Amino acid sequence: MSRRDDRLWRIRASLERFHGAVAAALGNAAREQRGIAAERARDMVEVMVRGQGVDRALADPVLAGPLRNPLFGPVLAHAMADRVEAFRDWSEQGPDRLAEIVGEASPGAASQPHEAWLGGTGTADGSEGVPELWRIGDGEVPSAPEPRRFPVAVPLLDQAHLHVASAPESRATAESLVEGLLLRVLSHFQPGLVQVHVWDVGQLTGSLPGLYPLTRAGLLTVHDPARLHELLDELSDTIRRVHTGVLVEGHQSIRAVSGRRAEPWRIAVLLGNRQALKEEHQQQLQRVARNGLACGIQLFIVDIPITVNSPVETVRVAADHTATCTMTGKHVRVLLDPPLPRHAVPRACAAIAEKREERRSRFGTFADLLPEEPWQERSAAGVVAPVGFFDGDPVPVALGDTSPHALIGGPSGSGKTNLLYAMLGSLAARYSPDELELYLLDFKEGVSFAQFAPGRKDPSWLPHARLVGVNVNTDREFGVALLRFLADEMRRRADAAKRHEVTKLEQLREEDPEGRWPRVVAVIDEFQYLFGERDQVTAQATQLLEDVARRGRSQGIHLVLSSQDVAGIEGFWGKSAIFEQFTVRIALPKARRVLAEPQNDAAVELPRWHAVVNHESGVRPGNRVARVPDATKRGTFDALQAELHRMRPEELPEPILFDGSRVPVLGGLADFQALRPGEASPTVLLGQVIDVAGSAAKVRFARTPGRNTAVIGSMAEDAAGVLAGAALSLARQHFEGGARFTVACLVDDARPHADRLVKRLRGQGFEVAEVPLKDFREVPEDERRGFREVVDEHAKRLREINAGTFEGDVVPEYLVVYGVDAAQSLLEVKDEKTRATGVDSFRLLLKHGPENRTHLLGWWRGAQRLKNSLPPGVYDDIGSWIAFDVQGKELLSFGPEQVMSWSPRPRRGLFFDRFEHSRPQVVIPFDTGEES
Ligand SMILES: Nc1ncnc2c1ncn2[C@@H]1O[C@H](COP(=O)(O)OP(=O)(O)OP(=O)(O)O)[C@@H](O)[C@H]1O
Repeated sequence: MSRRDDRLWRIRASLERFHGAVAAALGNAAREQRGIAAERARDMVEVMVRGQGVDRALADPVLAGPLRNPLFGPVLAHAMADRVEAFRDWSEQGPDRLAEIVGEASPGAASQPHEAWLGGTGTADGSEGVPELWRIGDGEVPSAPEPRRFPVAVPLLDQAHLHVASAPESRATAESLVEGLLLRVLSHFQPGLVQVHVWDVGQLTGSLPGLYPLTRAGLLTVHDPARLHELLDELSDTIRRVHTGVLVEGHQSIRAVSGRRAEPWRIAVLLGNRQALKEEHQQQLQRVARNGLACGIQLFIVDIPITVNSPVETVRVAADHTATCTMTGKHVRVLLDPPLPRHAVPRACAAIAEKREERRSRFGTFADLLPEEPWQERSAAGVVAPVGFFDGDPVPVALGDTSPHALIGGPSGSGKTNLLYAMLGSLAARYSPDELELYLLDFKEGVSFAQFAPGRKDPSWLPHARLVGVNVNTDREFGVALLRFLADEMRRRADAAKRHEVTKLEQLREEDPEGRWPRVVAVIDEFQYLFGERDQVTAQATQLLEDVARRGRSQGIHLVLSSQDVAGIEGFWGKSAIFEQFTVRIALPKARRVLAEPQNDAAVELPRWHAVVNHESGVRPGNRVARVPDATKRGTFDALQAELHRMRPEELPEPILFDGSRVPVLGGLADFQALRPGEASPTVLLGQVIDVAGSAAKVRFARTPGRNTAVIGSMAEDAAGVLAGAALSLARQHFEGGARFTVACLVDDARPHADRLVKRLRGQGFEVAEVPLKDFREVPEDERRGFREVVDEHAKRLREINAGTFEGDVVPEYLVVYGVDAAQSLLEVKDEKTRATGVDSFRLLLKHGPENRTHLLGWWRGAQRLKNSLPPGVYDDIGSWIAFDVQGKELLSFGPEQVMSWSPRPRRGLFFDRFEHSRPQVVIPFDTGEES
């Protein structure tokens, strides 16, 4: 071979080797690439299979071919094994667990098949809870290896609104869903506890036709398509009313109020056409949605695009009639329950309506106002109690921080007293005496509040009553005394709150759990008397009323004022600071001005024994009409009181009773009973002042000038009551024989009184000198001992004491003189020897007596006559006085300017002690005759 050939061969060979190597390399590369491609394909299939879920992937036409390829067999097998593993827990327990949960959360009609309940009427009243979930169908997880069904239920009432979105093909299914849920709810609760409103943008009638029989019982209202705003207004009004009238005990929602549901649920079904509502409606709907759940307002919104920031359960019904809902998420397909049988729905609604009517016509009695168990409620944030019924549903009255005070009006005979009994009974049965105290004042003549205090026939009393005032009509001061007491209590509470660094009673109760801080409700019936005159009493009453009305709310002090004609009460309407606080208005038939007239004339049309209860200062949307049960006939309030009286804590004292027609008995008075012998400066009791404690009018007989007492007036009886009360109270403060009494009866009218007093004092072991005006006995002139002589003797003794020449003990001496003025001419006569008059002696006795323990208790039959006994213009020696039938202006010389406004009235005196008082007080003289 030539070298050339050889080289060629080598080149070829080498090329071949190269080609071989290249081919080998290329072959390797291709194999490698095929391998990688297959792996990549497997990965991609796995991603797709796992991404879509095994069953979707198997059904996917794109994947059908590849998945038949044996290459991907292991991928599918692996994914299926993993799926089974992943679902194991769910497959084994999930559906059963869900069924169990739904079963528990959805008792009765809330989840059972319609055969079990449709056509019957519910008995649940909310007191034993409300189903948490309401069934809509069955769910399945299509991607689960072995799809098992489980019940699907949605949260409703008080928890979430319902939003249903359908496709045009499935709208009927959506409506069936709504109808089914409505019937579950309607059939679960007592008829009346669920009310339905329907608004359909497209039609006036025709939506949810099966429900129409509910209309006649007022349980279904179909709203005009053009008037959505009216429905929304109505719902907003309800929300407001519930806030002011029901949610007063600090409850956040009606559901939190224990016992029977206080307000029905109102379900508003809004059927739309997938177009947005007008902006203003949208906004109003959002507000209703936001605040409605707490107030029992439930929205079912169908095919209306809406965003609401409150809990909403959304159910989407697809064109194939299956659904998804937010409760179960997108992976669960919901097979909605089939529609209820078409004819059964109206029949069921008719049965509900009928039962409702029956309930409505059954009249709510006083017993129906009462809770099953007394004294279970707490009053920390307020008190609330039904006073009547509307359509068989209780209508509550609430007093709390937001509705502090109530005004009740209605002409005579319209049932105010009865309403007060219903209210007080309802409250007293719910709150224990530690939670609620009552102060009850009745200005009416008659004894309508006497029932609350122990009486002769019925010794029971209302344990909550701390004060009962009856027949107060002339003693308007007692109304002022009550208001002053409340104002003081308010201040005491405010001080305690301040110490605990809080502002309200509710917080104070939290900070001071051991303290006793009941709510105080003060009722004043016929309160117009309080403002009856243009005088000092009205001025004080107005000022105190304003104080309590404005600041009572946060200290738990509530006023309930009632009157037959509130319209003309200037003291009430004259100050906005007063009447604006009376947000609770209760109008009986034909009441004037209680409600915000003329817009709100609901009281005009009101039937007998009904009332409009309004917690919004009487504006129309706040009206709730209530039929008030008879609470005064036998077996109603009296029976309740007897029961509560038996339950009362043993240590609870009886209420204080103030009876304007009763004469206070000296011996029965706590202030009298508290007197003990041995006092250096004895206290004289002159009568009973008109105050809440029933205390006595007192004067201290200290050894200081001026400590004499005058009674001014023409009536012996009034004067005798005062003088005897004074003398007997003094006697009680001395040991037997430790004081000397001189009783001078100078006018015949007073004789029996004076005799009785003398007997009484002697009976207690005291030395009593009886002195006539003149001594007519057949005795020598210089031994005669009439009033003049006694006065001269006392004057002489006092002169000697002052001169230091008196020998003997200075024993307390009390001169009780009936009709001092009758002795005036006798006293004016000059002594033939000394040229001194008895008047001088008398004035000396007044002037120097008290410091030497000699005090005068004298009755003068007129103010001028008293002046005649005293040095001209100098009246200081009469330090205290009590005047009866004397006009105020005549008393001006003896007391402050306020005496001017005094107009005398029977059996009442005006009392002033210049050492103790800045203003005079009205006093009721004692009955001392009953004393033993
Ligand atoms: N809801 C009622 N059901 C039955 N009877 C009632 C009802 N309310 C009041 N009555 C009766 O009507 C009468 C008058 O009622 P009540 O005394 O409550 O009226 P009032 O407005 O307080 O009248 P007055 O101011 O004249 O006392 C009473 O005999 C009472 O028993």
